Amino acid sequence: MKVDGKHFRSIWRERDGWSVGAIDQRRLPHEFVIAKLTSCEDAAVAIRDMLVRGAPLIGATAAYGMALAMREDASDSGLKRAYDTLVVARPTAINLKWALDEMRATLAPIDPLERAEAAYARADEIVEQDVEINRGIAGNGLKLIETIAAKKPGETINVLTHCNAGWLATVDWGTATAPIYLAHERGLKIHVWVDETRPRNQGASLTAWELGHHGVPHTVIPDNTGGHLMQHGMVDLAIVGTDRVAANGDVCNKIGTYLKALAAHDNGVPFYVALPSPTIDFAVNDGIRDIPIEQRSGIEVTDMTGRTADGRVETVRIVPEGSPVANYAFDVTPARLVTGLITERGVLKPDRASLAAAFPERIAAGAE
Ligand SMILES: CSC[C@H]1O[C@H](OP(=O)(O)O)[C@H](O)[C@@H]1O
Repeated sequence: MKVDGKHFRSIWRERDGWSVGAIDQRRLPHEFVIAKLTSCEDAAVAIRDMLVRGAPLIGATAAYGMALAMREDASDSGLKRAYDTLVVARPTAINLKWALDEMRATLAPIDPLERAEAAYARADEIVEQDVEINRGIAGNGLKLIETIAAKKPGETINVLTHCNAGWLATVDWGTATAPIYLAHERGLKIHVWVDETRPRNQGASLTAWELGHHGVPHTVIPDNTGGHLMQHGMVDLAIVGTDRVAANGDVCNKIGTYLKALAAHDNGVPFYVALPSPTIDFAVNDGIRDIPIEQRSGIEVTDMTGRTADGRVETVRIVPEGSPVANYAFDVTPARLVTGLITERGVLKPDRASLAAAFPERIAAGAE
């Protein structure tokens, strides 16, 4: 989407035809820095250290990581080494394994001499597919926003979102933000309540940054505010992203999503989850029991980074030395709290039958 009027994607193949450019999301919102990935290891570290993050973007980065790997060593052992290096970079977003399985299915059967070119071609396809899918999510989500707008003509539609499921979490458009961007571009009066999303503050640092640069009205709120807003009729609907949807419709997303879903359910606020079909995992039948929840370094809880009054970017400690911390990066919202799943093929009920009917091809993948 736009950054100071110029269109950007979150990741791209550079003009040299082989290296990969990506926005270093660890530096936002204070610095706009472009990173250059030139090896499979660079791609793995970028995912692990969250230079890039967001389920679809993690998948796209892994796809280019495989292409970078094939430049280095296109042998069968090189292919296996690249897959094994990338697949463990982060455990929760299923898009990582989905992308790597897609790349391996393309590369394993062909001559190693052809693998590098084929890898870049398939990675480019995955990138373009993500953009097209998100455009589909935008259109299907827009219908929900328009339905609400028709009931309150002339008034602003207030959407709450958690973490960053914006264009920075994908290649472009985002998932949860895709309907928001489209509604804004169609002239609907829309405003976004942006959960700051502790501890990494993807909402405050990334969602607010991208909405602001695209001109979408928004307000950053502490994570604990959403329930109050919902109690007072200040939220028309919630739209969040997801890192993995189980076959039973359970939704894994950034920590804190479950609490927002509970507040929405208690106040009759529609709670939607936007996702591209690669995020569906038919191999998991019970999300709460079986989706692996990443635990990240406690430093993300004890320390905060920001800009000082004189413009320096500094990191400070906010937790007493010696106080233990826990940093669960995701939680799982049970399907019963989800109003609907906004996908590229329509808005679905959060259940196996609806997911299977819309995406039969994902069932086969889940059975592998
Ligand atoms: C469109 S997927 C976005 C999803 O990914 C985020 O996690 P992280 O920033 O740790 O990669 C968060 O769960 C978002 O909802």
